[in-house]
Amino acid sequence: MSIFKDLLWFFKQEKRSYGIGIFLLVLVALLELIPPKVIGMIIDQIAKKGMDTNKLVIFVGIIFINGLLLYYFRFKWRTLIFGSSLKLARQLRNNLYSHFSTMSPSFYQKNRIGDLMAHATNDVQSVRETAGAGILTFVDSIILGGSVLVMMAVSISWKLTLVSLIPLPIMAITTQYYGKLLHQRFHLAQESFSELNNKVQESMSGLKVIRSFGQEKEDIQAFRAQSDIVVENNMKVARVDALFDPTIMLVVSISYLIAIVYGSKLVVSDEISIGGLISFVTYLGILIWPMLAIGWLFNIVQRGRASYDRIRTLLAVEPEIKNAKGALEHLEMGDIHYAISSFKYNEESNFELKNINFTVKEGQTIGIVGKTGQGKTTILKLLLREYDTQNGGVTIGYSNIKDVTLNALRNHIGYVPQEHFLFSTSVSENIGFGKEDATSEEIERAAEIASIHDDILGFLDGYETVVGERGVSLSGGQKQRISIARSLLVNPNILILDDCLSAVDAKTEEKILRSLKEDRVGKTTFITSHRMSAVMHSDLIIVLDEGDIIQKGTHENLVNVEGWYKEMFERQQLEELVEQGGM
Ligand SMILES: Nc1ncnc2c1ncn2[C@@H]1O[C@H](COP(=O)(O)OP(=O)(O)OP(=O)(O)O)[C@@H](O)[C@H]1O
Repeated sequence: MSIFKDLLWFFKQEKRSYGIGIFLLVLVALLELIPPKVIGMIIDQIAKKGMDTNKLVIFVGIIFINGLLLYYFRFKWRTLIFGSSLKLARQLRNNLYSHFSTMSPSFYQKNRIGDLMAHATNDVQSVRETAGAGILTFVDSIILGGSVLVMMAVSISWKLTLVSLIPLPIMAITTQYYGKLLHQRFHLAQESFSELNNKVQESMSGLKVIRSFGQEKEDIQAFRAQSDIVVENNMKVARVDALFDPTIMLVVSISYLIAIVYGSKLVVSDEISIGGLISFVTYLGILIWPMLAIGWLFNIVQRGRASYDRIRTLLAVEPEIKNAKGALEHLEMGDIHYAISSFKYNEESNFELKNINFTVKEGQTIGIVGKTGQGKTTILKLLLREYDTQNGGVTIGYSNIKDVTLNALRNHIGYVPQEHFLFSTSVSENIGFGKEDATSEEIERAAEIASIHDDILGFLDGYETVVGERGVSLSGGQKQRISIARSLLVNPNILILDDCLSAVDAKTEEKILRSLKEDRVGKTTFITSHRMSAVMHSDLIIVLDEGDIIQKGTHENLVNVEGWYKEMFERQQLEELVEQGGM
């Protein structure tokens, strides 16, 4: 029951609804005690031949009014308690979502999206049930069950009550055992559901790859296998679930039997009246629900416990990158200075950046080149503070980037990643994403600089064309250019183009770079690329090899010395010539 203690913060927050709701639940429990008593009195009056019309009208009137009150109070507590539990679900979902959005990339390497979605749906649902049906079963099993027992013992016969309830401990022991079993099985069922979610998420996003490799059949089979595991695990839960009610009914039936046999003996020996025995048996009937409620309560609480623990564990994960204490809200732009003696993603990582020292003056363009996997993107991730450096750091103007808030830092940066992402909305909304009040002229201008304006005009609905799964399919190069336009629109002080021109042809690349140069006068730009043509006009070029800067300088410097840059530049020029010659 510790889950109720853990949810106390919520019950306090919703104290009015829960206070009135529980009060009404108690009232309902007490009102439910009246009809059996009245029925017993009617029977006794009939047995004594003392019943007349007046008395009958009064008895029936009491039962009728009681019924109406029960009707209204039951409706009211349901809306109050179940209604509040929906608010808990909303709050947990919102907390999870906000928390997920503050997490660093490493969190998403450890946790899969499907898993996280399962937490935000199934687990939240189980906790909601605890705050709704859990409270109902808790109050009903204690208040209704307790008051029926008191009524049976005090107003009819404590002897008959004690004897009839002999089978109760059997129920307590078995339901507790079932509860434990349920906890384990429920955990497994939730895990397999998470796996299924992961499978769906991965297959849907990798559908093109699956199709191109002709793996649809295998994928469907893998899905079915996982789906079978989910069913199997849920069947195991259902089997334990299904044991609760029959066990309770069996116990109650034995109680009935004892009550009738022993109760008849008490009637014969005149210790209780015949009306008393009938009231007693009716009370036993009412007792079925509180007993079922105890079973349910165990069940709901076990699920709620497991789910709430999982949600809490997730919420307790601290973002690896967060604002330092007293971090400044404002960052003054200036030169960007890298002074990193070493950086590793983690202890196990073989890759290491070493002695990364260079300065980009405000307004300059820097090109970072090198073979694949040499650390180009890593250098950019450190500027964005996706990861923090352990030895050395990056300063902008006079501030170390760790001394300002993440917001203050990232507000200066426009990042076009290698893996571009477009939302399933219109082209214009995709470009305008970072600037709420962007005018259509501004959007079009950004698109022109990114050399995508003409393509967009060729789409069926122009700038209103919906892209993504529900809309038009774009080429890799078009997506890249829309991503570039999105970043250009916010006119950031620092623009990062992370190998994002790889899917456009050399001519378009040249056009984009020329427009960029005009547009970004006085602003800093980072360009990483495999193509020397993308960086040759930069003010500074660095060449990376296995995390080390092996060459540094301008294009003119670098093409005049023997080295990787010169070799690659000449080779790529030759390739271009061959391509043009071949056309
Ligand atoms: N999150 C990460 N955790 C651990 N290692 C990583 C992580 N991201 C990248 N690496 C490793 O760091 C090295 C440098 O990667 P990085 O992406 O910086 O290279 P790159 O030069 O940008 O390559 P490419 O040109 O292919 O984009 C690679 O060996 C890569 O495997």
